[in-house]
Amino acid sequence: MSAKLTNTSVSHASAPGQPILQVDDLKKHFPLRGGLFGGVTGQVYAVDGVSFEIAKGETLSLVGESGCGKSTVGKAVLRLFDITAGQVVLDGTRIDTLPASTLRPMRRRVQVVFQDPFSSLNPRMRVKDILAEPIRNFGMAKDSADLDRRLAHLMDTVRLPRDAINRWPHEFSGGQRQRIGIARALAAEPDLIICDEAVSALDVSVKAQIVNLLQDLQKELGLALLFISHDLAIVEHMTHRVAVMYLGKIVEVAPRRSLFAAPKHPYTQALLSAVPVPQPGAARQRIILKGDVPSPINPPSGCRFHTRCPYVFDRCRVEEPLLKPTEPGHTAACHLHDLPAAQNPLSGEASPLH
Ligand SMILES: Nc1ncnc2c1ncn2[C@@H]1O[C@H](COP(=O)(O)OP(=O)(O)OP(=O)(O)O)[C@@H](O)[C@H]1O
Repeated sequence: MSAKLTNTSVSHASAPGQPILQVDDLKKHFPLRGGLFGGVTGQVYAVDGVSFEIAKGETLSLVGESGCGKSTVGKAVLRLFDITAGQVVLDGTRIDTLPASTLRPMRRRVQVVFQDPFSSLNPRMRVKDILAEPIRNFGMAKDSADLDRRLAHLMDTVRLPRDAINRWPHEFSGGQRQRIGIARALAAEPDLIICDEAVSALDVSVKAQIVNLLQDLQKELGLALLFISHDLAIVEHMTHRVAVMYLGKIVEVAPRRSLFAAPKHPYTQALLSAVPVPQPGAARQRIILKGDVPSPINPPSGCRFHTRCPYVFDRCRVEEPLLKPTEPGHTAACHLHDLPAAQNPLSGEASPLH
């Protein structure tokens, strides 16, 4: 599919290899109701022109502060609501326009792991029934012996003891519950799993175990992951590429190493500046952004980040920057990159580490 030329997507955030998911100029605006008669008084521009691709077997992390639209992108891909504009294409099939009656195969192929394993597992169902539900719903098992074989295999896959399958969710720790959540997602044999803050609620050591499990599963099963997270320290260790969102837009996309070594958007720089550096003695220069994230009901003109950007100049206030390549595979939406290198504070080859 060719990338449409839109104000925010000069090029797609291209994934190497065959894409399993293509999102093209996605918009989701929620009506804002108020007044005496509860009429529509405005719009929440939650996602406002987002384009990206995920290759088969790839992890793309979607990062940004709370409220920037990450979960809304995930929900749009899951078809949990109708989108306002744009396209969502799964393995060559446009899914945002599919009638509800024909959504079933797509629902099997895209699964989700939510943040909170305590509330996302039905406390009144044994693990066995939680895992059997998607297998039955999607008609995956030939007979009851096949169902049992699949259940045992799922427990092995997420490294839980097989005999735990008859237990209830409350009998497990947070990390174990998240393993059950992952097993439930895997039961449908998906091509893509959306992990929406899937490790955010877990303790640090458990986080690392679940991230390692996801990475192992990705290699073993060739899964693609859309990893939604506000935690860049986690993302740094597990992703192939990163897309940074700010106020409903993607402002930068890059391979992991390139993004963490040399971010090309001032917002990404600020986010990274708060991430601890593993090397002893090294530190990133802390950048404290002024003010709060503006409201998505009335986003700033021009570049949405201009009200908080330390490098703002006149053009930023009136003209929206396009997402353009700064080097192979790395794109950023920032007018600074149109300036001569000597005037661009982000052009240096130097790492932000000092
Ligand atoms: N159903 C809804 N109706 C109205 N506004 C909504 C709805 N869902 C989300 N929003 C708004 O859309 C914006 C983006 O929300 P979203 O949950 O996608 O952000 P996020 O980056 O995932 O943040 P968080 O991690 O806090 O969930 C927010 O301003 C949110 O309040």
